[in-house]
Amino acid sequence: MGTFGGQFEDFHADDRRAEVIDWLGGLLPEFDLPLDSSDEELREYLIDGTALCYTADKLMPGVLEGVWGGYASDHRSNVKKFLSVIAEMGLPGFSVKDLEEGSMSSIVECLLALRDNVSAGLGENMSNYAAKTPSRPVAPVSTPGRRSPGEDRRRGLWDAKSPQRSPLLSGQKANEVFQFKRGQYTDLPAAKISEMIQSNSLDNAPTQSLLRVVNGILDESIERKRGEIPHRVVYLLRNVVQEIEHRISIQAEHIRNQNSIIKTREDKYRSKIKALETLVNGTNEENEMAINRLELVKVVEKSKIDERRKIGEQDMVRLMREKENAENTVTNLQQEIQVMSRMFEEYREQMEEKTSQMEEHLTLRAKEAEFLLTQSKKRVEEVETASELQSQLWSKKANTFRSFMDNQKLSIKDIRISSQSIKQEMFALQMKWRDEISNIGLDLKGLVDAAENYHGVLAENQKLFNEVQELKGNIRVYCRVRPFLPGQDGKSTAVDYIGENGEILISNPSKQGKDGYRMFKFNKIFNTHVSQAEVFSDIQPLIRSVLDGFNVCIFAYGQTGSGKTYTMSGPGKSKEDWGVNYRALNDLFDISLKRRNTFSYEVEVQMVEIYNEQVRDLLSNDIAQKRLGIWSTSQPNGLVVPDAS
Ligand SMILES: Nc1ncnc2c1ncn2[C@@H]1O[C@H](COP(=O)(O)OP(=O)(O)OP(=O)(O)O)[C@@H](O)[C@H]1O
Repeated sequence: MGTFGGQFEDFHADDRRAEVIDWLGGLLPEFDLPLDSSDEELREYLIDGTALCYTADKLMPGVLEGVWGGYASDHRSNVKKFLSVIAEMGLPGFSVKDLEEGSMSSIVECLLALRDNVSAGLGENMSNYAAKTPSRPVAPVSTPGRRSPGEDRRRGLWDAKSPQRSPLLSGQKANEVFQFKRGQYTDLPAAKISEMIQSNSLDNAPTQSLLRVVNGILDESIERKRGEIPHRVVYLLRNVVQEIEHRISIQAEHIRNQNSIIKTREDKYRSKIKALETLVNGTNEENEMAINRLELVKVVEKSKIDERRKIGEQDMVRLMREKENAENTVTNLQQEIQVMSRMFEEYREQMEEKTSQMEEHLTLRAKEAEFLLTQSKKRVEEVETASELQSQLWSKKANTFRSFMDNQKLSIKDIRISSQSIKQEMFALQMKWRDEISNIGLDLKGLVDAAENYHGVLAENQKLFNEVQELKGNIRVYCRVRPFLPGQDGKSTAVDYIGENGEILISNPSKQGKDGYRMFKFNKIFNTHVSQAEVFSDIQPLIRSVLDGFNVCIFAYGQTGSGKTYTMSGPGKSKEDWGVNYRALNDLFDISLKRRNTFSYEVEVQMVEIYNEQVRDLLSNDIAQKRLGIWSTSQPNGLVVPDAS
């Protein structure tokens, strides 16, 4: 399938060929090739060179004069003659070989260049060429007078065979006729003018020359002002003008023909362009699809190739590694083999050495064994002798043992009898123990009964205990005397005497006589040396009565620094320093722990301070605590601080 450019070139070549065929058809009567003839058909027509020579001769009569004495039978020499004319005109030629078997485009272009050259010059060049070559006698034609433009076209631009053209005035002479200077036309003799008119010099003259003639005659007539032009000059003028008109009409006809050809070609081109556009559109779509498919295939193939390449590379790397490993393994194995063989050699040598040593050793051992064998034989003999003696000894011993056994059997009999008596004794003991155990059971039962009555007894005890407390007094007042603090003068004590039954005599140095002493009586006086534990031991029974449902209140009273905090809380955290509060709680927890199988107690503690008639919660972390109130309840002795922690 050719390209668009190739197709266009083909169309162009066809058109150019058709142009040549059309032109030759108009120029040569025997040329009857159809316009759509092929290169080969045109080649066949032109190959003998005669058509080419006829064309040149028709366009430029006499141009082949001198070099062309008639159409040669040798086609190559005809073609060469034509080519020599073309070369002389300076037009592009062609090679004979091209005409014989090569491309026809150079021949077509040569002929079209000849046509264009001739049309542009309207015969000027041709006349020049014709003038350079001697005129050739031509055969007369049957049709005399002026030709019609159509006839001219069919017969060629210039009919060299016209009877009116004198061969005498052709060429150099005709040229001379149109080279007069100004003022010469009116003075031309009549004979000269008629010779000019009758000859073919008008036909052969270039159009420029003809126009110069007309202008010259008109200028001369204007210069003379009389307007009188000789009749013969007028005749010449009319002929010249006729010739010019004739040429113009030929040109017009030629242009019309060219136009119609161009229009036909244009239509043809348009249809061809449409066909090509359709073809191109179809091709474009197909091309697009094909390109897309190709791209897809390219991508897939590329990815496959990449994948295969990658796998190949990985295989290569793996194989290289395996190869390296294998080589390493082989090297290792070779080294191991070498080491092993070395070791084996050493081992073999050692073994050989050991074998020889062993052989020696075995020889020695064999000798020793032989020696020992003889020795042992001797020993066996000795042992046999000794064993005989031993067996005799054993038989003696066996007899002794038998007698011993008999004695033993007798003893066992005695033991059996004594064990019988022991058994009887054991039985009697068992009976005795059984009685005792049953007695213990009875005792235990009594104990269980006593335990069952324990709570009752306990309650009775408590009742009695509380009664004792009550007898001691529901309100008891103790006095504790604080020792002097470091730095205080111990001699200035006011305590004069402390009695056994709670009496204390206080002296007042500011008063004299009887008023200087005062006796106070308490339930008990604790002197300065009395410990915290001793103070608590007197309070403890009161606290325990709480567990039996009694309300107890213990408080310390005294002036500042007299030892209230010391007595109630204690000076430190050690157990000895504990005051009444700690000891009371500790005692309550101890008792509740001991009685946990019997009773369950709940202990709650509140700690408040009453200072300046304000109650403060000592267990609260809240600094800005609200004011606490002391409330009396309906319960006996009930005073509570409900908002305290
Ligand atoms: N029995 C005692 N033995 C030794 N030192 C004591 C004794 N009683 C009190 N003190 C000491 O006396 C000082 C005053 O005691 P404490 O602070 O208990 O007095 P207070 O009555 O609570 O005073 P306040 O009313 O100002 O709080 C403390 O240094 C304390 O250690």
